Amino acid sequence: MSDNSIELRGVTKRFDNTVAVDDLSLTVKDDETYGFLGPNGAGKSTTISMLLDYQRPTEGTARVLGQDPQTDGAEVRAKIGNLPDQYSTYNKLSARRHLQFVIDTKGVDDDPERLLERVGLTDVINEPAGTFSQGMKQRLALAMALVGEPELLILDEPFTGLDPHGVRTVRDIVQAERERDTAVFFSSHILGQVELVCDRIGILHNGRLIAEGTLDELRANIDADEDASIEDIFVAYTHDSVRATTEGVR
Ligand SMILES: Nc1ncnc2c1ncn2[C@@H]1O[C@H](COP(=O)(O)OP(=O)(O)OP(=O)(O)O)[C@@H](O)[C@H]1O
Repeated sequence: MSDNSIELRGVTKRFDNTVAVDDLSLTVKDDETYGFLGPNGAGKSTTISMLLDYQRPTEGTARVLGQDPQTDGAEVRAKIGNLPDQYSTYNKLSARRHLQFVIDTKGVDDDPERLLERVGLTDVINEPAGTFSQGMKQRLALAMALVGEPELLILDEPFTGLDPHGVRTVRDIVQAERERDTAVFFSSHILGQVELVCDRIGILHNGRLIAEGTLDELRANIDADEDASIEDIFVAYTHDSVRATTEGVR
């Protein structure tokens, strides 16, 4: 059994003339919370879609929970909780029915009410999702990701669209999952939250991993002040990726 939840080796993904992900190698340990950052268009969602075998690498290999998503995709996805970027709900179906669908698909016996309680949606358990606000849909999608006590949570922009209560709820859930030794891999532009929950951070820019480490390591690599914020660090790395790459700041 591998000690790593995610192992990417030399992964490249091309779309016609666009190199969305460029020779990406990255490891996430099985008890680690890893923040995957990068400017718009950096390649984060494309990377996540390859972990789930929704898209396939042009080159390189991915292993997730010790398995190859290309050959064992269904098995791998059954062990993962995934919050996709911009989840679309089925407008006529209730929150309960959404959860029951995932519970049945995964073949587990979780209680929908308990899951909705975790994301603060028990009051609307029988309401159709079409009546939900964007933030409520996001909470529902997160509850769906938690079905079956996944070994790995992959969250694409989990904080987006949430009010401060929702942001805190997501953060509490990430922390609770971490205490359960679940690996968490998430992308986010909400850097303050990343700083609060992540063990390590990777910064992707133009498809390349230009920096990786703890926040202190990222600060040290660019000789940033001790009190430099995560936003300062992110901007310093990504405003000029060529410099960061050639100076070997990883
Ligand atoms: N299906 C596709 N066909 C062509 N190009 C694509 C496709 N999917 C993504 N791309 C391109 O790949 C690059 C990476 O996109 P991706 O969505 O992975 O970035 P991202 O880091 O998730 O961005 P954001 O933070 O804006 O969500 C972009 O240049 C995008 O236009």
